[in-house]
Amino acid sequence: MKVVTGTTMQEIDRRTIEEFGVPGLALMENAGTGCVAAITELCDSTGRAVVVAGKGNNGGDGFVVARLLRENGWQVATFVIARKEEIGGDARVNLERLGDGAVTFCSEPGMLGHYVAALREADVIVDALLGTGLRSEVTGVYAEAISLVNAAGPPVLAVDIPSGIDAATGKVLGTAVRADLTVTFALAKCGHVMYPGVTFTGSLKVVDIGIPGEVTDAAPGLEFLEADAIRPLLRKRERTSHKGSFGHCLIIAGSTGKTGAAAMAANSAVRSGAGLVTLAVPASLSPILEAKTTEAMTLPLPDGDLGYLVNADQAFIDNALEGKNAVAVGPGLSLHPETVQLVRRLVSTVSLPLVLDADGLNAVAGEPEVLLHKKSPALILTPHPGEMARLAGCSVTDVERGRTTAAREFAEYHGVYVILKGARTIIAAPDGRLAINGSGNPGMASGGMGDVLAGILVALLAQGYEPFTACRIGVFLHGHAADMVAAEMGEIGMAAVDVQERLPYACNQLIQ
Ligand SMILES: NC(=O)C1=CN([C@@H]2O[C@H](COP(=O)(O)OP(=O)(O)OC[C@H]3O[C@@H](n4cnc5c(N)ncnc54)[C@H](O)[C@@H]3O)[C@@H](O)[C@H]2O)[C@H](O)CC1
Ligand SMILES: [K+]
Repeated sequence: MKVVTGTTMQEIDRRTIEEFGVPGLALMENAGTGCVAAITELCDSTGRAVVVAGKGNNGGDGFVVARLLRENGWQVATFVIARKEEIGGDARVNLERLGDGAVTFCSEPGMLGHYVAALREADVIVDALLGTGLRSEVTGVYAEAISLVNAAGPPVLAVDIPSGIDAATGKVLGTAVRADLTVTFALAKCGHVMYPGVTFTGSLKVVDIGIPGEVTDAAPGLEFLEADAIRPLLRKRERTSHKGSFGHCLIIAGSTGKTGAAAMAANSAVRSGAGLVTLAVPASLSPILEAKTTEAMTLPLPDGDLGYLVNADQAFIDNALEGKNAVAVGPGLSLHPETVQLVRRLVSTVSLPLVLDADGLNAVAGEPEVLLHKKSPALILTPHPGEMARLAGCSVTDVERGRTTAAREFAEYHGVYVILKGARTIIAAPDGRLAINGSGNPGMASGGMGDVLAGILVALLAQGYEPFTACRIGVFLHGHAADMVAAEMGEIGMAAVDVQERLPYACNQLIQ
């Protein structure tokens, strides 16, 4: 599904009202109606509802909810965390429709605290404090209202988005409502599916409020990757297929002490459907890798018996690249200066789809402009936040503060694909396309998971998937396989090889 930022949603609103003549009041009425339908579903009979409203249109939605619930036989108490004169526009119209007597204004600190009993005795609390208009840290009476709502006990329905959650990033701005259910309008927001926002959202319901499809279709957004989004991307196999039909990928990896990374990348490529896999490793380590892999072929590269790749003659590289469809460079490579030089040379000479992972990324981080001279038509980088920070020359905090922006800006500037790993991995294409991955779990926080992903990606590229598709399938499949493992063994002690071995089952579950 497509997810959008709050700013984009407000532009959708504007276009709907100004270009398509749909009154804002109608949108607000439909928004409130959608919330009431969800409340009716949540609570099997009428009862007592408390609406806690802010001064903007999120509050306006809340007033519509209060009026409609009352018309449906509910006892409703509405508390407004603002002064009446602060409320205008469509929200004011609906405040008036509700009638003064039905509303208690609690604009000063401590005032809402006098009504804790009403909050505790409610059958449902409606959070209509802040929506996509949230602009800064929540403090003062709004923060007080949020903590009272969170402490009250009854189920909480958040209007549009839990108050305090940034619709663009999912970050908590100071404090946020923990909702059991969130009813949002027309399109889900990034903040609903990104951490920590997703844990505050509860279950999410997207309701139609009469915004024309051509407006939502035209709006810029990110693709949230779920099984239904990936299923149609996976190609079934022709009965007449043979191993040549599924490409031959080359993985350049490994150094003393890090032979496991090379093996997991190669074995994961096998498990992701590559026709042939060749693993190029430092010659002195080749016997080890011969033992750690079976289906993958190993190719010893000169290492002067050092246990890491040196800046080999181009002839060795050309020979390794011969007949291949895709290349991955990096798992366990090490950062010896000669290896770093080799990686940078590969970036500027390899004209095949190329995955740069782990030490391959760190080799480039010292000189990211080498990416501007890349030869590959499809260069995919797979940084975790620390590697992203080194590549972008900023701090991890900077990266994590705006993951989507960090990935998108780096991808567009350098003309590369960026897979920024983490809870809700971000995928950014050089042309601006963006995706957020919905699979995966904390069991993946262990060594080797990145090597598995690198093997998946290079195998998909070798099979001819276009790069953004390979990124989306690969990242989702990686997390989906890990979810299958977690379902069986839990999230503690899950090993990368467990995920590697579950890849075919995960793929099979999707392709049906
Ligand atoms: N098409 C739609 O999605 C529709 C959405 N609706 C609802 O409208 C809100 C957005 O309304 P808006 O007035 O722009 O802002 P909010 O109500 O979210 O915020 C109110 C107001 O609060 C101020 N504010 C901002 N940050 C803070 C803060 N940290 N602390 C205190 N106050 C803050 C700021 O002045 C805001 O204007 C959307 O979420 C939907 O619920 C329409 O009703 C129907 C169509
Ligand atoms: K809200």
